[in-house]
Amino acid sequence: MLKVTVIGASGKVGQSAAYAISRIPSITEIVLFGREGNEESLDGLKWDFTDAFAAVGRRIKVVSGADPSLIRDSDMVIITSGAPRHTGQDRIDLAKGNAKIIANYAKMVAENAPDTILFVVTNPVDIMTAVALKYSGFPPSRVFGLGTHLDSMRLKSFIAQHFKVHVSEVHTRIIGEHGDTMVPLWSATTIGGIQLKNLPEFKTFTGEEMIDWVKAAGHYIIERSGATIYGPGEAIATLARTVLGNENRILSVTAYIRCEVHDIGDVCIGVPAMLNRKGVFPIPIRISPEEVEDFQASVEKIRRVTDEVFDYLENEGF
Ligand SMILES: NC(=O)c1ccc[n+]([C@@H]2O[C@H](COP(=O)([O-])OP(=O)(O)OC[C@H]3O[C@@H](n4cnc5c(N)ncnc54)[C@H](O)[C@@H]3O)[C@@H](O)[C@H]2O)c1
Ligand SMILES: O=C(O)C[C@H](O)C(=O)O
Repeated sequence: MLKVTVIGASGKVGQSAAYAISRIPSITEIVLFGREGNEESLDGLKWDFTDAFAAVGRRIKVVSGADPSLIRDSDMVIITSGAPRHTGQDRIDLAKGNAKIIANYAKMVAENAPDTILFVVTNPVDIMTAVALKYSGFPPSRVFGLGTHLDSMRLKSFIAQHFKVHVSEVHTRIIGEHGDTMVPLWSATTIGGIQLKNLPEFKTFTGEEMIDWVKAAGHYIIERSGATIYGPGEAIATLARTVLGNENRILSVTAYIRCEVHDIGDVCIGVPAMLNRKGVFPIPIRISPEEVEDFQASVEKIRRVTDEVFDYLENEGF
């Protein structure tokens, strides 16, 4: 008996996430939430979902609207509201504009669903997670972002293709910014438990090229089809299922770290974290010296922009 609210459900990612989440068996109620003025389109979406659930024989309550009381008692609130980037833009370019939206929604969530787990998708996701953490006043374990989970899945898929194995055999992760300074953890990458360098296909493996592809993936898709929709939707549903299903899996999400990665901390950024019904808990890791150096650079970039955004919000009266 679980209730999940998607804020920004009239948007492309909000819609696909809400639909992907509806396949989690324990979810019994979904709230399609949006800003005032969007009630009609959210109502249309509600009835479309209702038809879909009837077609697959699924009993699930769908509610829609813009009234904050709708989100009460949500077990999880997912925020996807905000501007997406367009061709030629960096995710960071969205920071100040989207920060206002996230700060307002974080306060609204804290007032109406004080015990919920808050899951941020809006870009730039690492900075928006920091904004949500600050303005909700929630403990760090109950605020997290999609982070480098989608990037890690993109890398996993490229590695699986190169080594000609099922994607589930590949264990890899990317940490750091969901953006240009992301850091692949080759030291933690294996196929079926075997280090890549011990496999014959390693001779023709070009890790750096793959990472360039992962970094460019969002931009590539946006340029061609307008938006990334189904990749994020499924990635969001996986994280929601992992948390709400108390699965204790270790996935790469944006979380507030204190000192878990070689004593680097006090920032919201992509790191491996344990996900369960209580929320998100970064796990202490040791990585190679080169990876530490790259992670430190990523942290410095995210810290700098986060500080700029916090100053901006304060000047704007938040
Ligand atoms: N973290 C990730 O991996 C990831 C993946 C995909 C998309 N995103 C981000 O998710 C966000 C949404 O993307 P999309 O493709 O669904 O965009 P979209 O334009 O289709 O939808 C935007 C949604 O935000 C709402 N919105 C816009 N301005 C608002 C405001 N001022 N106040 C309240 N609501 C407002 C709209 O009503 C709509 O529901 C973007 O920031 C995008 O970059 C993140
Ligand atoms: O690239 C984007 O702007 C959307 C999202 O962050 C993605 O990686 O798909």
